[in-house]
Amino acid sequence: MPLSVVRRISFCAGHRLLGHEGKCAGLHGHNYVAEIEVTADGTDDVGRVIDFAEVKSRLKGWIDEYWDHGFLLNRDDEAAIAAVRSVEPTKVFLFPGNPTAEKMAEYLLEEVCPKALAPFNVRVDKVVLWETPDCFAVAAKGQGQGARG
Ligand SMILES: Nc1nc2c(c(=O)[nH]1)N=C([C@H](O)[C@H](O)COP(=O)(O)OP(=O)(O)OP(=O)(O)O)CN2
Repeated sequence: MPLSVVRRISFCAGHRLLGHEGKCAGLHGHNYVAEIEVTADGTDDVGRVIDFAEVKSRLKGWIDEYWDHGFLLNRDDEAAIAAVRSVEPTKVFLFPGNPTAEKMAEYLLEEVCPKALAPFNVRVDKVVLWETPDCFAVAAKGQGQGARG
């Protein structure tokens, strides 16, 4: 039977949304929370899908290194990239598109989780990314593709 565990990872980062019609076109930041759902078709001898500490060290480790206290910027956003890089110390993560909650959740699901958890016999089918206490996005496998892909 499939069993899942969820690890919550908090971090803060700055960003802006290129082309946004309102205030999110300006540089600003959020206290994000990522919820990573890890699934396996059973447990190990100890009764775990995976140890919570492994999820923390591998995924919080990646987020701490690349996103936490950094700026997530659209790789086409030359002005913001130059502005942030003009201030030392600087930490910039270039994103393939706008760093919306949806795209950040998708990036964790598709790019980060499979590599970070590769040594374990588990899969990540769902990532929830909270941008504010009231707004979150969900990236999940096994659900129909929307018209915009
Ligand atoms: N579908 C999405 N919509 C928006 C995203 C996003 O990632 N996905 N992001 C933003 C901005 O980053 C913005 O900071 C959050 O928007 P907003 O809801 O306006 O923020 P608040 O709730 O803090 O606004 P208040 O006016 O202070 O209540 C925009 N949209």
